[in-house]
Amino acid sequence: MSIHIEAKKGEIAETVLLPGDPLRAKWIAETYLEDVICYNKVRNMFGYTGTYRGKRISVQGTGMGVPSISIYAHELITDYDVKNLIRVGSAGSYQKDIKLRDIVIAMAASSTSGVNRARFNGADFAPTADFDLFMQAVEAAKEKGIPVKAGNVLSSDEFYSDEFDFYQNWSNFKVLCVEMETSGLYTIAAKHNVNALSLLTISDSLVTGERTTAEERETTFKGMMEIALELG
Ligand SMILES: O=P(O)(O)O[C@H]1O[C@H](CO)[C@@H](O)[C@H]1O
Ligand SMILES: O=c1cc[nH]c(=O)[nH]1
Repeated sequence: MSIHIEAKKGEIAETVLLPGDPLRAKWIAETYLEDVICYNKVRNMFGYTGTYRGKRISVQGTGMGVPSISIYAHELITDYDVKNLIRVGSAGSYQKDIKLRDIVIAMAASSTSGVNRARFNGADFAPTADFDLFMQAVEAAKEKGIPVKAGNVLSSDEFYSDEFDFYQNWSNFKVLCVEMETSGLYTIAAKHNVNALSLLTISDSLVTGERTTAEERETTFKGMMEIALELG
């Protein structure tokens, strides 16, 4: 048992899917996993372990933002020996050719978070995806005929920005979309020498203003889940 996860040692698999939304974790477990146990209800941040096509896999909600995912990633790695951490998140598009429900694989994560500046005495650290998980995801997507895009994403500390066209500068530098956790996840995984990858489904567009509902974000991003379940 760790501070934020009440699982017993051995109850969490080596590979864990990480949605921000704990109800998306519940939906993934109920939809895809067999022989499921719920190992965590602390703070209602649900965690489950089951099997997918015979392979043992867990799914753990992380909450929103770099501090929250950093806590769960740290405890999963140091208290439960997790080796593969795969975020399955939603994101807002920064590019006109990245549409609602497109899937983006985060090769790297820029960030407005101050955490790494503090950690590296003002220098920039470049949080990057694990190469093997990245290649596995590309292969799995190809086999399933699911189109994916890949590139730099922004992990923002703000969901609601004060500036209307805040996204434009990131967009000009080929950042594909915005979410709130990947830079933290990639940094914590690197620190502990384990593997991390973020798969993101576009839930809204900063370019067109279109958006999906909360329920759609919870239960309909299936292509991303089907790729993620093959990894590790
Ligand atoms: O859908 P999740 O995984 O929570 O990800 C995105 O959605 C939340 C904001 O609505 C942030 O956590 C952001 O990163
Ligand atoms: O962090 C996020 C997630 C989805 N959409 C956004 O605009 N921001």
